[in-house]
Amino acid sequence: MDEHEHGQNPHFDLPPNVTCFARTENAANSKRALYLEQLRNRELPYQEFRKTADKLFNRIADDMALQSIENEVILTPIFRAGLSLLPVFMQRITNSRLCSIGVKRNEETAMPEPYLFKVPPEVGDQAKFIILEPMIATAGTMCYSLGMLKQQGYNLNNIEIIAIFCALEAVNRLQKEYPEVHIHTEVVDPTLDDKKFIVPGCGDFGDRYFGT
Ligand SMILES: O=P(O)(O)OC[C@H]1O[C@H](OP(=O)(O)OP(=O)(O)O)[C@H](O)[C@@H]1O
Ligand SMILES: O=c1cc[nH]c(=O)[nH]1
Repeated sequence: MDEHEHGQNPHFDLPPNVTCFARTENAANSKRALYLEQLRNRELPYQEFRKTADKLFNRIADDMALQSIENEVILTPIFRAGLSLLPVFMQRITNSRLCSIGVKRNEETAMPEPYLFKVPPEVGDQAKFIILEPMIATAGTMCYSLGMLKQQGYNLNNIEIIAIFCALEAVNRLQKEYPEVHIHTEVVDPTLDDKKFIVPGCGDFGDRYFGT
């Protein structure tokens, strides 16, 4: 049986700024790993995909020490797929505020095409940005987003990413270009296909979650 069916990774090394749940001891027989594997099933209808993704997000939030974050939190979903994670995290961090980043990946070239960037007013120096983005494939979208935050003068050390599926290529690129930024992901998959989709991945997360 393929290793991915158990939510495990092949044994490539990961950069130090990545925490990958599938590689932790807790992954064995965990609900998180089970939900992740269910999301890989392309036959799952969108209602089930959404339900399963929401259960996974709740488990992730349960396992993070969100209540103990002392800094102001700016939740930063990357539209559109990142919006799927927003309700769970907003419910848990009730005084968080929203930074909106809109980027559409060009379907032919896979290059990021930004259309929205809006930070709330008067963000303090110590504010923690939590970027919500289920899929990091080439990392083009993420590098654009981090570049915008850096350009606005925000401290990269105060930025964390919550992802679900990352490609190895993406985490290596992020380590090179933004080593200060920590990535929490459920899994790191080994490759991209010729359309720059994560393999094995789960297909188009946004389309599957929103039923489009
Ligand atoms: O790492 P990258 O190669 O940049 O790819 C990842 C991006 O692609 C997807 O978004 P997409 O633009 O397809 O839009 P969606 O969120 O509306 O589905 C995904 O949600 C990421 O934002
Ligand atoms: O595999 C991928 C790559 C980009 N966006 C997705 O939704 N899935």
